[in-house]
Amino acid sequence: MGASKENAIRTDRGDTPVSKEIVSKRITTRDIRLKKAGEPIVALTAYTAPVAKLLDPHVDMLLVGDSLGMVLYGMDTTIGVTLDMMINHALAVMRGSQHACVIVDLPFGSYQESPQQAFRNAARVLAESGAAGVKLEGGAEMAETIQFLVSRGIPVLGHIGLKPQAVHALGGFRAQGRAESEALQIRADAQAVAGAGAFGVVIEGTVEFLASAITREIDIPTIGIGASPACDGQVLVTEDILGLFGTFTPKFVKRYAELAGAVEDAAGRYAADVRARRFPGPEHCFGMPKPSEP
Ligand SMILES: Nc1nc(=O)c2c([nH]1)NC[C@@H]1CN(c3ccc(C(=O)N[C@@H](CCC(=O)O)C(=O)O)cc3)CN21
Ligand SMILES: CC(C)C(=O)C(=O)O
Ligand SMILES: [Mg+2]
Repeated sequence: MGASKENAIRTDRGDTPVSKEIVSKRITTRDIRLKKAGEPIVALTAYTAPVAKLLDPHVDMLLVGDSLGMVLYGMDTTIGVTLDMMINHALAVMRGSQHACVIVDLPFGSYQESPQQAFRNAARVLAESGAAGVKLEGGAEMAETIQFLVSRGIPVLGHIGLKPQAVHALGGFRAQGRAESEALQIRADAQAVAGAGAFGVVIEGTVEFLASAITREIDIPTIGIGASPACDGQVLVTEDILGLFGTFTPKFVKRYAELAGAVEDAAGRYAADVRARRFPGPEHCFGMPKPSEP
């Protein structure tokens, strides 16, 4: 059989049938970069194909965050997340989306050792998942690594302020930038990340005035989480806004749904139906005679 053209679609520029992948136009890291001081950048985390599919029409960026270690796998921190976990979830999110720019967290231990280690692992993420770029935590100390990746074709999103992968060094998940010395360091981190060529930077868990000042001071978009309304964009963990993560709720989370209750209710009603033999009914069975048939 010849190659089927049934899945091919035509462009508006001519009659050459091309694959859906070539035509579908995702938001690029360059588009994100150009949103500095424009329309706010909307980002959410996604870890799976079905959730990515639901979020994709609404967001500019889907972040495959290493928070998945805590949200999906029940870990206490993100320290134990592996590169293979990130690649598998990134592939799922790519399969479930067609519009958003998909960015993947490099997990703890996969990039801190050297620019070479970071390139090797970031290249695996891009090659094996098809995602557009990576995010890595760190400021001035990661500038050389960011420059190494960017100069070799790997778009990088920075991440400064509260760096969850440094939880043991920070002494917990605590807001950053209150002390003057801390504020100066975070300001310098922002400048270093921007200077190294990152297309944007996440500012997490940082006092508002500082996140706002940094947004004015650097020429790449800032994406806040527990930062400032002045940031060029915002990101949150999807399960947090849906009420699906019950372990803790950071102050910076706004709840847009309470899905945990809906899940508990559905599970409870299903359990009661099974125990009462109300489920499955004839409509859920194959080849069972209808009650009216002999
Ligand atoms: N579900 C989820 N949401 C997140 O936002 C998130 C993760 N997981 N995992 C990775 C990091 C960890 N994050 C966290 C975790 C805890 C707090 C928290 O409990 N903060 C308290 C105390 C703040 C302080 O003492 O300064 C708060 O009230 O917000 C904040 C951010 C943010 N990230
Ligand atoms: C919340 C974002 C910024 C993140 O790094 C994550 O989800 O892991
Ligand atoms: Mg992360």
